[in-house]
Amino acid sequence: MLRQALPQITRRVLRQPITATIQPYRTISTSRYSSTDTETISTNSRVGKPDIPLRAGNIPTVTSDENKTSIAWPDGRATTFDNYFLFDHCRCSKCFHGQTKQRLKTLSEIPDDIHPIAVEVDKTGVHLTWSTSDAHKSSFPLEFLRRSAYDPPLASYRDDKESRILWNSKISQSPPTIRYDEIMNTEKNGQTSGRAILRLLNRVHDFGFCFVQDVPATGEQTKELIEKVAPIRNTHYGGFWQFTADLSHGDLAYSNEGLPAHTDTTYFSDPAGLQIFHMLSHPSPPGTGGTTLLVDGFYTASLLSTLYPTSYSLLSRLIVPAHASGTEGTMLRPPLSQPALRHDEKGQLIQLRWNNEDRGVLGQGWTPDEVKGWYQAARRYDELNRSEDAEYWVQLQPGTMLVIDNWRVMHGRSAFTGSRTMCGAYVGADDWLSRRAALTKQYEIRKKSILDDDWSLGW
Ligand SMILES: C[N+](C)(C)CCCC[C@H](N)C(=O)O
Ligand SMILES: O=C(O)CCC(=O)C(=O)O
Repeated sequence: MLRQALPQITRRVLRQPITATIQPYRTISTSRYSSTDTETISTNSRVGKPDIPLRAGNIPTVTSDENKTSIAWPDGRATTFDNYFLFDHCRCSKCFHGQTKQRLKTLSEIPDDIHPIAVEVDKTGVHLTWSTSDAHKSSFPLEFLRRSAYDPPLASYRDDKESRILWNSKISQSPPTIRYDEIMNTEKNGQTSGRAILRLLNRVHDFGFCFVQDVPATGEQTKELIEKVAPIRNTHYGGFWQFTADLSHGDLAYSNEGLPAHTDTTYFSDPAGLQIFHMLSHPSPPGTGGTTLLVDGFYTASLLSTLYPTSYSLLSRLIVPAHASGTEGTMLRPPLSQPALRHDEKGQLIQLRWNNEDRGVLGQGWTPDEVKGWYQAARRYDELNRSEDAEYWVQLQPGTMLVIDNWRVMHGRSAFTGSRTMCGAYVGADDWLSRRAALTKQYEIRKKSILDDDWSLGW
């Protein structure tokens, strides 16, 4: 579960590295934001009282009228569902395709005055007989009703996807790593080791990055490895790419300039989920530099929300245009710009979009105070990201592939000289998260969802 263990910040003025007392590998909530917050950001505030798991014998009391169905839970709380909602979520074979997991019933097939004519409750759930001509029957597991409650929401079930391990520069002591042969070894049935791929993806989820060691330093075998993990996403850079300082693309990555900590493809409506790098060569000497930088953007965001909640709020609210315009024939601009810090419906930080080089023209629709406030907020966040506490510098070598959650962890590099060739690929966020969820289900390595198959879908 999530623990409130934010670092004791010993200095408010961030002139010196933050002597955060945070230890790496602490599971800490990512900061929370709700659009009503103007001054302070509640971190870790949970909805309602801590959840009290249903004891087997505890059966709620259920009553219905022509509009709604109310549930009085044994722990004293009451929730209400619109009858239309319940009928719409029926999972019987007439309403829901057992194999495709898709809804069969259309909205027009739900009578406006739908309501239960009979209600039964037992430990398997709530069973309703509806006012339809065929006396349609629906059954809802009690867990589903607790988890989907919205009037009011009950303390929500935080599945393991909410827990991340925030880290600072001390991660260098033992960074998350997995070996190439673990992934490439086939299981008894000749299948690629799904368990090892799940271990890799769980580490990427938990830490925001993971190294894969002993990868043959060829583009071909790197591509083969990536494709075993998840499908490669094609972009204007191609699918699997190799790059060097030849400005073959109109982007600084194709130069020998240093690049500050950033996330990639902020100019896409859907930024790449994984950024995967593998250095193929950089003879040094004579080459110099080209060291890789990693910063946990969720760690520094949690510091920002603690030190400067107003700044956190501004970076969470004000949209920032981004673009890629340096290559002939490419004029990428997302039709809907987004804030730097984006949150899910639970107010959990879910996506960081941070790229100073690709940032467009700010301020459209902002007030003068918001322009000033955003720059103050951005400079504060930038200072946290550049702190000795946050920066993890690592010299990549041929043979070590780096998988980064591009929605969370920023990467960068120091300027370099000499001939340096990197290869890698992007993977879509939905694609790697789907792969991880499907492997989790297949191997149930992590806590199984609290609901069985038909009810744990589409949240
Ligand atoms: C990774 N590869 C070299 C192919 C492309 C790099 C793109 C860099 C771009 N400024 C961005 O942030 O998206
Ligand atoms: O060359 C590197 O090490 C990183 C380049 C980079 O930041 C990028 O491709 O986005």
